[in-house]
Amino acid sequence: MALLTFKNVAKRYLYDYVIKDFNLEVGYSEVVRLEGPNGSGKTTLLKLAAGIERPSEGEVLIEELPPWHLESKRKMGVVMHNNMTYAELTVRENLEFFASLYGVNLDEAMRLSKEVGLDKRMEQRAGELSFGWRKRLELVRALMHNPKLILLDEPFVGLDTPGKEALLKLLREALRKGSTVVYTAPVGSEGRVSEEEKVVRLV
Ligand SMILES: Nc1ncnc2c1ncn2[C@@H]1O[C@H](COP(=O)(O)OP(=O)(O)OP(=O)(O)O)[C@@H](O)[C@H]1O
Repeated sequence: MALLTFKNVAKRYLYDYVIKDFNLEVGYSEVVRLEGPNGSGKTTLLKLAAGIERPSEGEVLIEELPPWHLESKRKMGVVMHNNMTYAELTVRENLEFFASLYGVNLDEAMRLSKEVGLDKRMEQRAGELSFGWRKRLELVRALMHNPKLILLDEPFVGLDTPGKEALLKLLREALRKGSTVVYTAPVGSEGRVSEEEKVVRLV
C-alpha cells in the first residue's frame, strides 16, 4: 500500500482545469519534489493531498482513507504559505496549544525548537517573528506529532542559509525516522531535501 495516492485526479475551478488526469503513488520514507512554473498547479496538488481541497474527479488517498478524514489528518504535517500558528500568541503558547490539539507531549516540540534555535524566542509573539523564524515555528508545529507524511509548499522560498539548514536538519531527522516528504518548488529553483528524491515535473 502507498502512503499517498493520486488516482486519475482532476481539479477544476469553474470550467478551467488546473490538474488533469494526474497519477502518483508515494511510498514510505520517500521524498517527492513537485516542480513546475508559476500556475502549474503545485499548490493545488498539495492542497488536494492535505485535504484542504477536494478533487473534481478521481481519488486522493492517505493509505486507504481520503485526506480529509480525521485519521488521515493525524498522519500529516502541513506547511503552506499561510501560517497556521497564531500571531497574537507567543511561540511557547502556540506550541502548547498545538500540542494539546494533537494530544502530544510538549517535550517533542521543545526538543525540535531547540534544534532550530527557537528556544531563545519562546516568549516572543509569533506575529513579531521575522519570516524565517515564523517558518521555523510553522515547521515545529507541523512536525511535533511525528507525522508519517510531511507536506510543504515551497519550503525554501524566502529562507536565508541558516534558515535552509534548520529546515533540512529537521526534515532529514524526520526522514531517518521513516517519514515521507512531499514538497513543491518553482522550476529551476535551488534547494533539495534529499539526493535521492523523486522529481515530478508539472507543465
Ligand atoms: N481558489 C481558486 N479559484 C480559482 N482559480 C484558482 C484557485 N486556486 C488556484 N487557482 C488557479 O489554479 C492555477 C494553479 O494554481 P496553483 O496555486 O496551484 O499554482 P502553483 O503551481 O502553485 O503556482 P505558484 O508557483 O505561482 O505558487 C492558477 O491558474 C490559479 O489561478
